[in-house]
Amino acid sequence: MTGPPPLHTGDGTAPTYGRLLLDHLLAGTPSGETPLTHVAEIPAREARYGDWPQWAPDPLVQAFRERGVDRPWSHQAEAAELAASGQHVVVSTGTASGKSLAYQLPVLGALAEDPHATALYLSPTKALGADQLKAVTELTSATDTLSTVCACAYDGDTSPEIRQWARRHSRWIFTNPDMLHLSLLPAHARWAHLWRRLRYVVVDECHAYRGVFGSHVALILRRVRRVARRYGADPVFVLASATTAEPGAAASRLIGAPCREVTEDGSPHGPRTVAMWEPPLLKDVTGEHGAPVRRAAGTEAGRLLADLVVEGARTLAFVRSRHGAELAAMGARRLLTEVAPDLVERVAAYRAGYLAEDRRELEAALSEGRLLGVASTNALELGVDIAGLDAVVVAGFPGTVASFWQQGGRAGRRGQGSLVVLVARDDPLDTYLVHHPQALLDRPVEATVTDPGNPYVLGPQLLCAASELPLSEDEVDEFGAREVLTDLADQGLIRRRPHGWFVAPGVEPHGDVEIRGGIGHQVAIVEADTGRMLGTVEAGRAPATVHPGAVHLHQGETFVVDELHLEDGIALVHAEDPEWSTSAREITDICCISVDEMHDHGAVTVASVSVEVSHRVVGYLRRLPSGEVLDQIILDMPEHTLPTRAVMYTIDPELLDRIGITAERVPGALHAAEHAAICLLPLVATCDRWDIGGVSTDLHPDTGLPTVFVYDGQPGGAGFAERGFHRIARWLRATRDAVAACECAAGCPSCVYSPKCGNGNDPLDKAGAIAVLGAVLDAIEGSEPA
Ligand SMILES: Nc1ncnc2c1ncn2[C@@H]1O[C@H](COP(=O)(O)OP(=O)(O)OP(=O)(O)O)[C@@H](O)[C@H]1O
Repeated sequence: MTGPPPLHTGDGTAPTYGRLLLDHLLAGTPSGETPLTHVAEIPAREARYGDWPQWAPDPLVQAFRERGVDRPWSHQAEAAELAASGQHVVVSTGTASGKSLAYQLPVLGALAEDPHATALYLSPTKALGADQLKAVTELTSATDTLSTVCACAYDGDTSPEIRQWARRHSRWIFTNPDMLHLSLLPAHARWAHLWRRLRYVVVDECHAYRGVFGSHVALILRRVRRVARRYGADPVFVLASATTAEPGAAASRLIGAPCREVTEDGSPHGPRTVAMWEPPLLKDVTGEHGAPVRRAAGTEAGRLLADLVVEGARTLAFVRSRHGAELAAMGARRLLTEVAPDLVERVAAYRAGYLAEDRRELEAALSEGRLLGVASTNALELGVDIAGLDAVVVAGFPGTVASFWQQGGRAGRRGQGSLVVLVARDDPLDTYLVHHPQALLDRPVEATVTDPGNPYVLGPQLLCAASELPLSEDEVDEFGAREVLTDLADQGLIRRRPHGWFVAPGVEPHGDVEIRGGIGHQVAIVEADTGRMLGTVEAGRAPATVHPGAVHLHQGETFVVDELHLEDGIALVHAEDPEWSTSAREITDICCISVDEMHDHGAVTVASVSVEVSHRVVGYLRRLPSGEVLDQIILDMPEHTLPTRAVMYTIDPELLDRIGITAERVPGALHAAEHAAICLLPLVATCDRWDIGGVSTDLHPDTGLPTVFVYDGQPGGAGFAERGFHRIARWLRATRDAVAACECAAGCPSCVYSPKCGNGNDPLDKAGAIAVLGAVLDAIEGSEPA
């Protein structure tokens, strides 16, 4: 073992508590293993305060004081003042930095000042909305002037009686984009009291609105502004976001109006030690084509959890799946049985769905110290109020830098030192991050990507808007929907009348728009025994994700698909938790429809293109958690076509020849470069690798050249590929570095193997990929420095 990196301390004298915990983990590491790739110390930060605004009613200030808030932190005061002056504002600061107060203050101030004023609160999950409602109700019931606020939840679980009561009496409705879309907007006349005096719209955790879901929400918020306007109101939007790059620009895109940003975090935190951890390669296990595999991140997290619990550190481990969370907790308990049997009962897995009671019990058990260690799925990520932890283990990069900090930010009781460990999964992006920690630690968090102009989102949303209130010509332009409107009119769905655009009789668009499920025809996933509907998947993705035999994860629970009926839009499943996961094998073809933007770099061309991707699923692989492939099963599924957007590059064959990539190596080199690029795209666009796909070929019929495409997996595109096009140099440089840094000889899941490869990871040429990516970068950077 090479020994830990040099000791850093928070104050220059004694090691911080986080560093002591890390040293303890290193001491428990089996000899011969060197998992620690980097350690960073984030120094403590002192609190910076603002003043209570002049306009804040005394009883409200008093209520905050009674809850331990003597003075607002600077960012809270700044955001509240901006909102109260009528400006839309987004507050984008760290986990547990008191973003709630930043919106509670102006909203409750306005509701106290005007007894008829109303407000809306939106959250991406019901659980978060319930927590926030509870906090607001505590404040209003402690303040006489706010007793008429009657804050109330309005979501799928609200009973008809409460709904009726809420419509009449509540001045602050806590809801979500789904209910806005399906109920408050289409039935706006029944909510006239809310719309008429709507002063504020709070959009909590707004970074969660990304990709196609984000595009839907962006258009729903435009519909909100439009309906409010019709009732004479012009609400101010207050948005809360995890730290992201350009939060003001993202928030402005989301609400469709200029939005100020507040990013200087005035809340205090103790010194934090952040460690990057890479589990070792396993000696006796190999994966596809005999490639080496690493110890699973969940298993490693279990060991770290046990070690931290032995030290008395309150620890939360985030694991990607429920199965993984259970394995991690079980692993920790097994280790504790040997070394500290009295601690076994103080480690648990968090396995429930999203029930508020379960979360509260867990919060209480952890904060009271009854539990010392919990392994949880990401279900706990959003909004849970556990801030008193000593250590957080993040098993597998959670997909975005924002999520990583949201999870890691849970560590640190006010003022005390804490430890955050990122355990890499066997995957190129994780491998890259633990070897290039500056990409995670020093870079601003990625910007949230939404594309409200996607015609597949805009069309149905425009119909919804028109059915709520006829559209004026100005509004059509405001939505940027001239072209889409013409299409809808051609299809007879919308008609021009003297007073604007009206939907055709009989058109009821709302129910057909799946704001979370994506676009177009949906397949319902139903548990056959109970009839319980688990969710939906887009028809286009169904053959690859819910084919017979597919293992389907739903909120951490595992099911196996028995039947898929595409015409009827239904997939039948049963609860079963086999030890393997499945991944479809498919044949993919891509065809360029138009070139939207192109950069010529001599032997290399890069373009943003509209494409049509056709898929046919031909079978699937069953794979053990270790990465080992059990077998391949043949399927015969119909072909499906996806119109979408892609980023592509072509390379002159002469250049390939010059860098030593002979003709027979080209397919493997491009294929490997494509796989790795897909995994690294989340570094420049807030997407998951499952949101995107790729195709590579040594001779594409549309370009006549060796070509690599990376495309958005949603009809019409989601903005991810486009971001890749605009950041191509940074993206491909990270891709090349990730592949080059991997210690395997000829490719493995940490660099060029993909768990969802339609071609069974064949052919793949790792060295070829490094050479190709290098040549492409030289060409791009030679003619246009990044
Ligand atoms: N000015 C303040 N002074 C002292 N404590 C505060 C102040 N503002 C908020 N708090 C406390 O900080 C904690 C975190 O607040 P809150 O949950 O609003 O943070 P958040 O930024 O919304 O968290 P998340 O990142 O989970 O969304 C709460 O317990 C709250 O009472």
